[in-house]
Amino acid sequence: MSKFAIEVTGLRKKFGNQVVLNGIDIAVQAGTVYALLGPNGAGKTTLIHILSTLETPDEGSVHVAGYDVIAERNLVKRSISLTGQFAAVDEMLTGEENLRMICRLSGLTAAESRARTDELLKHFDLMSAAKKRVKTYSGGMCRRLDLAISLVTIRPVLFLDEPTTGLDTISRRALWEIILQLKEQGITIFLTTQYLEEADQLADTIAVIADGHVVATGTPEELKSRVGGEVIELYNEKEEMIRAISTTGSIQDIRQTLNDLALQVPHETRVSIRKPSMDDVFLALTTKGTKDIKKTNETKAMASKGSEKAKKLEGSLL
Ligand SMILES: Nc1ncnc2c1ncn2[C@@H]1O[C@H](COP(=O)(O)OP(=O)(O)OP(=O)(O)O)[C@@H](O)[C@H]1O
Repeated sequence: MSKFAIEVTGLRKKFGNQVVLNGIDIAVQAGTVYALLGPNGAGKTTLIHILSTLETPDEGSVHVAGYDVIAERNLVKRSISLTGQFAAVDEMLTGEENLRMICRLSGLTAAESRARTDELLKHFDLMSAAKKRVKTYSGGMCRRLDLAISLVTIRPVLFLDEPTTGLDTISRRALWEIILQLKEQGITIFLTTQYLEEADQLADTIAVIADGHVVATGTPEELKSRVGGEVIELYNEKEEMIRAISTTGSIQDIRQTLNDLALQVPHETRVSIRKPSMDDVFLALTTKGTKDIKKTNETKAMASKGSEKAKKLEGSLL
């Protein structure tokens, strides 16, 4: 495989008259985790479906593991694993039976299937639930089994479409551990997520798509530094955040902002100053966010004049 496990140039896709992907360029280095972020309906699943040969592109060049997704579809299919948004498990079978079935369907002998099933059950912490029907599993167990199934045969590229949606924090973190272990084994992981912290924690590179285009690409740190500055957060007596205001980060700007706020908020209000988070990045880069950030700046300008309208606008940002 070349340096890039996934290479996409000029990808366009529309459904009827709706243009979903309008010239996407992506290059994913082999052995890294690449996270795709975007608002609902931005085309994340469509892109994963094209990369995994479930949909065909209208225009552009798409290579996965060095193979063309149209001309060399079967070679691509043999190079990838995919875990979709909905668990692809048979709920009436046990976890062990599900895994054995997929092992056999993948061409392993009965003995090899037993061994691989045991290995995966152990690795995904499902030994104690192995003989229970999947319909009794929790969401986290189901996701782990789903991931185990997609890893029956180790393939160089793994696609995960919202792997942790709906999981509680502990299950989510357990899955992050597994994903990082897979990366250590040299597998390239391409994932979509709605959780910005997930992208922040896992990804070597993040791409944000909006309106059919990649609007930003970079490491989590690069994207955060692009938003720049510092965010001032105000907390009330109950430790609830009541306002978040972006600043340039300069002493003058922070002092001016705090002076203005001191005139507006109760004296017991507490202040915290932090670096921008992935949430701030996401808001700044997507259409809705651009307006919000603009609103923040307008708000600050008005707030310095003590305007009532400014106070209302600031409130609406939370
Ligand atoms: N097979 C299809 N036929 C027609 N329209 C489709 C099809 N698949 C997706 N779409 C439309 O394409 C757009 C992008 O959908 P997609 O599922 O790729 O977005 P997404 O970014 O994954 O969204 P979400 O975050 O909500 O999962 C949506 O408007 C969707 O309705």
